[in-house]
Formats: sequence, structure tokens, C-alpha cells
Amino acid sequence: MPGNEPVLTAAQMRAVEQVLIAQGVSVDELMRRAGEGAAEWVWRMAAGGPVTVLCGPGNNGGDGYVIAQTLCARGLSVRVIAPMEPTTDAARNARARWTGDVMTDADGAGGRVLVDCLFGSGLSRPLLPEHASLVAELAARHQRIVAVDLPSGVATDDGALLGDVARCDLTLALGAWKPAHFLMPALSVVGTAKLVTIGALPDEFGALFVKSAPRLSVPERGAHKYSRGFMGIVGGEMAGAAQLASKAAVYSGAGYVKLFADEAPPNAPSALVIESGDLAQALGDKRLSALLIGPGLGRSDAARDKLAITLEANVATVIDADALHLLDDDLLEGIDATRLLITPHEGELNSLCETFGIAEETKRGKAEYLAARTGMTVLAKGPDTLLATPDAPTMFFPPAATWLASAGTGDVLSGIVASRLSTGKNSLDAASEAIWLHAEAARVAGPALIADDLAAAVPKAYARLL
Ligand SMILES: NC(=O)C1=CN([C@@H]2O[C@H](COP(=O)(O)OP(=O)(O)OC[C@H]3O[C@@H](n4cnc5c(N)ncnc54)[C@H](OP(=O)(O)O)[C@@H]3O)[C@@H](O)[C@H]2O)[C@@H](O)CC1
Ligand SMILES: [K+]
Repeated sequence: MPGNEPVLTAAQMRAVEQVLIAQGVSVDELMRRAGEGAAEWVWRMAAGGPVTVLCGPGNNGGDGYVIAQTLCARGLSVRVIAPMEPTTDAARNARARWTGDVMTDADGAGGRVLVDCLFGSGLSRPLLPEHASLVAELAARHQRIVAVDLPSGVATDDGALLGDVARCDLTLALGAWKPAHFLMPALSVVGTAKLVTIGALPDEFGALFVKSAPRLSVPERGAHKYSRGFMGIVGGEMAGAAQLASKAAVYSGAGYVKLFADEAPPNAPSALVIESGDLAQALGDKRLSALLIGPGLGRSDAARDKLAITLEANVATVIDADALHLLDDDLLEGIDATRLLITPHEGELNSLCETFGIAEETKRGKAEYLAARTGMTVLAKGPDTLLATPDAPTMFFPPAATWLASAGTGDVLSGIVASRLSTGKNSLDAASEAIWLHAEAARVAGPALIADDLAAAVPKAYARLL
């Protein structure tokens, strides 16, 4: 199973390049490796059809000339369009090795694959309208678009779109992943992403990383329901959300799941134990190893009281949904926040940032500052899920199925996280295992899934991650 892979910012990638150069590898050699590696993917996608390579002025454009020459040497019909002359030595050298013509506009161009090498990690300002319209015109005349390193117009470090960026079918990350390969809105134009290696990276630059699939385990021989994990869900006003979380929780590793609510939700799994009565007394059970509060909780004073009681229970706790709107400094006072794990979606993350006075612009900034400010682990869910803690590098995850954008899938996720937490995992491991289980369950459940299918798919997802 491949390990975690580093995610490098544009500055870190440049620093890596300098280290490799100091080790005796020339930029031209790095460009050759990158271009030839990328050409392999373009070759497969072209399936013998004509290819157009759009080259910009920097080394991204340089990669384009290498790709063009590699494919031409293999017999493909290749056209190169370069609206700007090369400005780096390596790009000039690559262009000098290109044996075909270079056009400056889109006239007559068309074919199977457009290779976008206009700008990569050196994009320093918004796309000029003439560049955006050139890409759009060429995109319309080709069946497929392959972006080299990044779709032109995507900002490397935060995934912002600096202009009208063409939607690509395939993006080839060169040398290392960049944050934009995992962040919205860039994710909406990246398409499928693949990594093209250009040599071993020096270790010290892997500050951020993409989390590889976990290896889950089976219960130990001699395990019993309490030793596997005893988890409690604090119910509230809407039974449906707690039911989804409960169903996911019973399937995700905990040996015993109890719902603290006045009555059982309709269609609750029979394995779910319902306990009504005094919450503080119920949460005093020393065998509880994790709690979940938020799905269906409501935002009333009574809900706030339940949250306060839950936080005082001194158990590892997942806080989601309504509870995230109630959370504030008063509630956290005197609480060891390092045992708290929050699972906000975009709106909840924004509301938390407002509550805790965090004025960051980007999702990554918001999650990291919130973790640093409060001490909690932040699982910022969404199409670009990421995981931040005060004391470890931020983790990205491979994008999951877009079918997950439906009601209740977040409740399923929080049920899985709390279940993993109850098995004794620390917050980071519990959260990253849950993110993978959730994504795998979506693959198992398939197209047009609803949250109920997702919870039911967890056992098969679990089996795939054993
Ligand atoms: N690092 C590595 O190890 C390896 C990196 N490799 C490749 O190098 C790429 C990075 O190369 P790069 O730094 O030359 O930047 P790149 O993206 O080609 O663009 C810079 C040029 O564009 C210009 N420009 C910028 N924005 C603009 C705008 N909006 N409108 C107009 N112009 C604009 C900018 O001008 P300036 O900002 O200087 O005025 C400059 O001329 C990387 O993505 C990968 O493909 C591989 O070859 C091998 C190993
Ligand atoms: K590009």
C-alpha cells in the first residue's frame, strides 16, 4: 500500500528544485523527466489521434515542448501553439529541440487532445482575457484536455481560480502534489489527477501531505463489546440525523453504541441501545470511550445544556452539526479541548471562525487557525476534505465521489469518526480512518446514493480497508 505523499506549495517546489540542482541534476534534466512522464499519459489518452500542445513562456511551457517532441518521435501528429516566446533557459533549450513548427494562434488547430502547458506553478497574476479565450477556443476544438502540473489559471497554494479556467479531464502533477490538487474551487477544473515523479524528493519539504488508505484491523481475540469501544450519541430534537449517525457508528468498529434520547428513532438498528433519563448521570459511565453530539441536536437552550454536560464528561468527543453553532469560548472554558474533534462543513466552519474571531480567507487557513486557537482537531469536510490539528501537519485526502453531496452524509461521517475514536484511536487516526471509510462506502454504495445507503455500505468499505 503506498504511503502518505507530500503536498508542496509553489515555494517549496522551487526549493526542492534547488536542492536537486545542487545534487547535480540540471533543470533541463528535470524538465525532460517531467515532460516524458507527462507524455506517457497524453499518449494513452490520444490513442493515435492528433494532439495540440499549448506552451507558455516559463518552464511549464518548456515541459510542453518536451511532450510535443516525445509524442512526435512516437509518430503522433502534434501541433505546438505558443502565444509567448520562452523566457527561461530550460524552456528555450526545450523549444530548440522541438523539430516542428510553432504557431502563435489557434487557427486550424483541433484534434483529440489539448495539452495545457500555458502556466503552471509560476502563475503570478490573473489570466489575461486573451489567454483565457485562447484556451477556451482550443478546448472547444479538442475532445480531451490534459493540464500539465495545473490547469492554467489555478493558483498553486490555495486552489483559487484566477480567471476563466478551462475544465480539464486529466491533470498531471509534476514532481509532487500541490495544495490546489486537493482544494476547491480548483478541484472543479482539475478532473482526474495523476502524479508524475521526477526523482526522489528531499524529506524536509513534506510539510503537508495527502493521507494514504489506512489499514484497519479486526477485533482482538478475547475482545468484548466494551473493550472494542463503548460510544454514546447524545440525541436531540430531530431523530433522523441521530439515527443515521447511530447506524454508521454500529458498523464502524465500536462494540457498543448507546443513544441518549427520550425515545428510539424510527428504524433504528436493533443493536443500538437507547437510554433515556438524566444525561449527566448517563455520561458518568466510566466505560464510555467516545461521545458524539450534534446531529439532530437542535439549537435551543436545552440543546446548549446538553452540550455543556457532554463537554464536562471528560471523554473524547466528536462535535458536529447543530452543536457547532452552539460552541463558544464560554462552553470551552476549563475543558481539555485536545480531546475534542469537530467536523464542520463549509458553512459551519465559517460560523465557527466568526465565533472564535478568525479572519482567514481560505479553507486551509480557517481550519488551521481554528485548531491552533482552540486546541481542537478540525475535520473540515466537503468536496475538499482536510484535517488540521494544532500540532501536526495538515492532511489532504483524495477527492471522494461527488454523490456524497446529499443530505445526511455528514451525519454518517460523524458517526463513523466517533466510532473509530471509541476504539481507542487518537483524533487524527480516528478522523483519517473515518474519511477513508466514508469515501470507500460511497464507492460501494454507487451512483445516486442516499445517506441510508452510505451507512449500510460501511461494512463492505471496512472489508476493503482491512
Ligand atoms: N519545480 C520543479 O522542480 C519543476 C518544474 N517544472 C515545471 O515548471 C513549472 C514552473 O515553471 P515557472 O516557474 O517557469 O512558471 P510557469 O508556470 O511556467 O509560468 C511562469 C511564466 O509565466 C509568466 N506569467 C505568470 N502569470 C502570468 C499571467 N497571468 N499572464 C501572463 N504571464 C504570466 C511569468 O512571468 P512573470 O510573472 O515572471 O512576469 C513567467 O514568464 C511547473 O509548473 C512545472 O510545469 C518541470 O519542468 C520540472 C521540474
Ligand atoms: K498548465
